[in-house]
Amino acid sequence: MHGLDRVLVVTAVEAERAAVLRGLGLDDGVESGAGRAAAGPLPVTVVAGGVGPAGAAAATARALTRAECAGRPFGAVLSAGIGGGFDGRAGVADLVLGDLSVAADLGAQDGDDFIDLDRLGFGPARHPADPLLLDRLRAALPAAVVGPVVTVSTATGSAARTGELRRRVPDAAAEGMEGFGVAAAARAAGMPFAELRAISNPVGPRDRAAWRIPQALDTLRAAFAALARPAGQPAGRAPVTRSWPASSR
Ligand SMILES: O=C(O)c1cccc(C(=O)CC[C@H]2O[C@@H](n3cnc4c(=O)[nH]cnc43)[C@H](O)[C@@H]2O)c1
Repeated sequence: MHGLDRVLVVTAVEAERAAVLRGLGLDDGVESGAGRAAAGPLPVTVVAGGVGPAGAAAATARALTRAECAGRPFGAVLSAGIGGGFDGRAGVADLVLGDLSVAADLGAQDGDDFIDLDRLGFGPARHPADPLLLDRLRAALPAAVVGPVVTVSTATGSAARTGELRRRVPDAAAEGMEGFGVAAAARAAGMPFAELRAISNPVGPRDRAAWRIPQALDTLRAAFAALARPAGQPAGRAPVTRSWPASSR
């Protein structure tokens, strides 16, 4: 069925990439030149493209183009990593499945008013997740919080900024720095896209001591383990080795 024969997963950093690979039960892979890529028994490639939307978009576009030139195009793209959670929507170690990836600080400031790409006429500022891909991810990850994920170039570190983002995207569940970039590259290539964020910290005043990166990485690992498991199979059994997400077949 459309989109899920070969999946490109784009993380920001190596620790996230390693967590995804652990979840999928894949061995570490080979140098790809655009971050490190892994291809194993599952039709999945995992690339660490760097922090921020520009690096993420560049790494995604490169991986998609290389695959297309090799005659093995991807069928779907996932942006995956740790992220901040908005109070009341997602807490530390929760998993957020983005139904919308929003460029929340890309635009123009006019006094107190933020004008996003859509209002400037340079849109889109929001990339919705592919509905079929989202359905499959929801089915495999029933505990995930589903909602918009905002992409920012500067991680939020104050109550005032948190309030601004809430006004821009009232139902935002999570904040990250790559999703919109990955989404833009996927959309340019006509690929189904979705975003997953494992929550490492609350969005709010900067409190580095409150970040729980190991827990978030374990949430990320568990999410990809669930995606690799056939529908109905409980955790703890051997991962499937033929298709991914397993629930799609
Ligand atoms: O503030 C620091 O000292 C600091 C140290 C290490 C890393 C950071 C980051 O901002 C990591 C950004 C990285 O992680 C994702 N992420 C995680 N939490 C958030 C967040 O609350 N807001 C935005 N991005 C977040 C992000 O996608 C990057 O890949 C800071």
